[in-house]
Amino acid sequence: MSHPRVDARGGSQSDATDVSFDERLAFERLLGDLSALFADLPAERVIDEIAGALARLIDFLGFDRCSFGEFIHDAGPIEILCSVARDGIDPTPRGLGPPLPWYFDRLRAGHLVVLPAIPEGFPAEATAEVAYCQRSGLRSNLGIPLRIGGRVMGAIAFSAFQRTRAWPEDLIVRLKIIGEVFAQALARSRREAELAAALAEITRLKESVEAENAYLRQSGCWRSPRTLASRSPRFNQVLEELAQVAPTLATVLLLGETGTGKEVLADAIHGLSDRRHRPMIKVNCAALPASLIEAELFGREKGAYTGALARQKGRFELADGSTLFLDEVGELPLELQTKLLRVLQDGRFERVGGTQTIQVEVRLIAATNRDLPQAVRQGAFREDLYYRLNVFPIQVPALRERPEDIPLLAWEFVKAFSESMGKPIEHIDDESMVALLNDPWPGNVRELRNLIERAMILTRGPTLHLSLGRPPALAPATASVGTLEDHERTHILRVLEQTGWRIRGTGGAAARLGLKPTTLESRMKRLGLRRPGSETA
Ligand SMILES: Nc1ncnc2c1ncn2[C@@H]1O[C@H](COP(=O)(O)OP(=O)(O)OP(=O)(O)O)[C@@H](O)[C@H]1O
Repeated sequence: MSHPRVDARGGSQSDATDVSFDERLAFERLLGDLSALFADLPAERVIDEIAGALARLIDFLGFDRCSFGEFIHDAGPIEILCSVARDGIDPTPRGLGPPLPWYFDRLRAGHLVVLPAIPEGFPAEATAEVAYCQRSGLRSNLGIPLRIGGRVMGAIAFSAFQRTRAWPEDLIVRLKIIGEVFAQALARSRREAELAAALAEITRLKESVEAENAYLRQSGCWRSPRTLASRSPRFNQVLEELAQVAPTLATVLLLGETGTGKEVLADAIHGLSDRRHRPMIKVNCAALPASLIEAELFGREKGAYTGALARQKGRFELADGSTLFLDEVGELPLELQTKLLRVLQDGRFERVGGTQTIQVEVRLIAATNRDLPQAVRQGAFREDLYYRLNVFPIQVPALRERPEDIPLLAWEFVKAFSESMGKPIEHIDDESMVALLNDPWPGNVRELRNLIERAMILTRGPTLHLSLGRPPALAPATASVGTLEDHERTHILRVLEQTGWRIRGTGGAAARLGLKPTTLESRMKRLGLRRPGSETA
């Protein structure tokens, strides 16, 4: 081997080839040490250790500067990852390498660039390189391309400023080997970093799925959208509006009395949207005190308040890319209305006790039984938030405004409870059905469902007897009076139920109502009244 001799102080003595056996052995040992060091180096230490190794090499071999860089991509520039130099010489700055197109193109193409006595060896087009050497005083340089798996990933360069020097073949071979050891270590650290990033992403997804599952466990199981059937023209109009808005991302505001089925409709909207494969996240704004509802909606950082032992994602984060259902939005405290408004405007918020801004993309469905315009007038609800929510309002009718659906819903609940309780019911007695049709239902569908459940528990035989337990005429104070047509529909329906939907003949509905059967039929058609189970009136 014929590398330059190096004295104990690290100075280059000559380009001579008469190197002692001990020196050669010492160099081989240095290369062996470096190879061993890089064999299983933790990823985060690779660059620092390469810098340390370059310092040892320039000391040992008497160069003035040594730099290691990586091509950003196949055709891209080189990025200097580390560079060390003797005192008085500037290391090559980290970051993008100097603009030396001829030099770096040769390296990127996999060619060695051996320049023992600059400016000798530069072709005519290497003007930038010649100027660079004049400026910096570079006298001699060796550039070695470094390959990993056949691809040139970077280069290592050794430079001399104090004097020109030879680059013997066997020295180049050894420097190339050590350069490739560095390159391998770097590639491995990159793979480890990619793996760590992939693992972090898997952990993030896992946490998010776990949070979703925890939410679903806690909120009861995910209900698939039920088929909503109705005989009521009013409710069918609602279903039509719902089908129109569901596939859009528009905010929907469901308005209606308690128990009218707003949550059921929110489920249906989500179920008809492209987001149905993700769970719809729900929050009841009236269920928690203001201090907790903020953390529930927006999440909290660990230690945000006493008892916040761990970081927790809020419902907005859980609903990212899906739908959030804000039930009883009219009860949201004023201070949180401002924060909600900001999320609706630009999708941004901070967790409680946090400073990092979180960005989400959430489709919102809100519901309330409160008169929001009145709440705005009273200063209890922000006007700007009301307009943000009121993009697509749907007024859900009270049950007494859709009496045609009372038998339908009653039978739906009977069937469901029959199955779960194992009690087959074949009839609902006539009196009970009439009572159902006459009731004002202040608690709406929920009340009807509860009534049927109670009756099912008490009933023994195949016929269900219902007891409403309150005077049917006692309409709730808030109930709307209803139109003349509503009353006509309810009355005809009641008689039809009493006659088992028999229109003609003595004791038939037409006779009882004092109408001709054909008149009754056309009126039924106009009012959208059809016998349950038939498609025609
Ligand atoms: N179309 C329907 N079919 C079957 N069940 C229904 C229907 N509509 C409502 N329900 C039932 O009635 C009950 C009340 O419905 P829901 O919770 O959706 O009403 P809400 O308007 O959201 O009530 P609140 O304003 O009190 O939150 C629930 O048990 C629901 O399953």
